[in-house]
Amino acid sequence: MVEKRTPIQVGEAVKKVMSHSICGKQELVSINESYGRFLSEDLVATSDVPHFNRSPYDGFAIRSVDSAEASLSNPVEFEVVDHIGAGYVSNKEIGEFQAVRIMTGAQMPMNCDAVVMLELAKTSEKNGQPYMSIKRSYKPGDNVSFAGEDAKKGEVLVKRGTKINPGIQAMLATFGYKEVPVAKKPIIGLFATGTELLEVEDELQPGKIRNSNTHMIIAQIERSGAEVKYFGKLPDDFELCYESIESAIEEVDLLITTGGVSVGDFDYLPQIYKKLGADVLFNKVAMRPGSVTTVAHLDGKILFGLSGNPSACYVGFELFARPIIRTMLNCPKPHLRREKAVLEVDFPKANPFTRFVRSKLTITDGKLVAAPSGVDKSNIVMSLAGANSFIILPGGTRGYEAHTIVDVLLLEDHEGSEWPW
Ligand SMILES: Nc1nc2c(c(=O)[nH]1)N[C@H]1C(S)=C(S)[C@@H](COP(=O)(O)OP(=O)(O)OC[C@H]3O[C@@H](n4cnc5c(N)ncnc54)[C@H](O)[C@@H]3O)O[C@H]1N2
Ligand code: MOO
Ligand SMILES: [Mg+2]
Repeated sequence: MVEKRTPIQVGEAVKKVMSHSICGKQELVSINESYGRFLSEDLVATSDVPHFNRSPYDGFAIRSVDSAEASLSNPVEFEVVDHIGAGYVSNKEIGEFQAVRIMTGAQMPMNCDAVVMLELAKTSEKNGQPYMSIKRSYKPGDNVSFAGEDAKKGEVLVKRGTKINPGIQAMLATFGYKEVPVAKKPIIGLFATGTELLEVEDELQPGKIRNSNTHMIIAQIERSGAEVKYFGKLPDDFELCYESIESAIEEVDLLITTGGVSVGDFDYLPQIYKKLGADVLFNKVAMRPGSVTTVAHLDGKILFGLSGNPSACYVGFELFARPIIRTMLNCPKPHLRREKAVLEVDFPKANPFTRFVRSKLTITDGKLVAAPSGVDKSNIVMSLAGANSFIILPGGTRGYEAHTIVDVLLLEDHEGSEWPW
């Protein structure tokens, strides 16, 4: 008699997995390698930015008080006593009706508190000495970029757990982080099981298929921020699978297998978990695809038995493995981001279980609109290519009509959700 499995709700399954979430480690990496990594500490301003008052224009630095009487009918003339570009500091003491020719980014000379743009000054020369005149007055601070206007020393600018983007790279450089504290990438072990599997380069043979799950999951692991340790594919052979899995667990933080988790005669994962003495958290989830997703816990490590069916495998990874990985990367919102969208087309299929429809989400007239990205069956590969989201269709219905407001989970987003269920 085939074992009868009791399905649990998706949210409950995710909660069970998350209750075993593992604490991540951190490391220092060179700023040149930090793009796309996750900060393991808050990013704090180590100085004011800029740390000196500077000119935001090419022009003349003046004492604004000297410009008080300047007008169209009464130009005021300044003697230009110094000339500096960015990176230079004038050590001249600027007196009444004196100015410094200054370029964008250069430190404001002592006593000067305003900058006249080059275009608004009329230059001249008397006996080899440069002069300039202006026809309007300036207030203290006009055209000055003040110390600390960009950031104040001690300010928390970016929170721990944020993915480093190009702007954060600029900040890190600004504050002198040659080495950046980031979360260590968890090592995710991966096996693909199935006697039917061929390598990518193999010719097709009767009854055999190319192993697509491995390459899909490797990309999903990388998208989640972790590192993959791929152990290869295994035929459906109990002893070989058991030994390979048992020894691989030692080398990784989490272990993913694809295939062999259902009730088939050659689906050995359930027996392998038993022999390993792993605590099976669940082996049936009230969802489609991925109902057979099985997750077990063994000595502080989590074993993800993802379905062999490609779409089920894909969904299982995103719902159950990704949040653990993001937690190890310190993300405060480790789950897929959930939003509301308009269902673009009818979805007539009845839903006994909650369905995660691989979908294409677009912004149309300022609204999120979602449509299936292809055929909605768990053995389908092609619908995955265009998927940037899952439409969540709760179970127990006869289908959904176009224009219904539905929940969607975003696959390419960096924000995430604290808890979307
Ligand atoms: N009697 C029952 N049969 C099945 C049930 C059930 O409840 N009762 N569940 C079905 C569901 S739902 C799914 S999903 C699949 C899950 O099967 P497994 O996870 O055990 O996976 P396999 O049997 O190994 O393979 C399923 C399918 O996927 C193909 N596959 C496997 N690995 C790969 C790979 N790396 N790349 C591409 N495709 C792969 C494999 O050839 C099979 O076609 O079970 C149903 N059956
Ligand atoms: O696990 Mo199966 O994908 O529910 O179709
Ligand atoms: Mg099977």
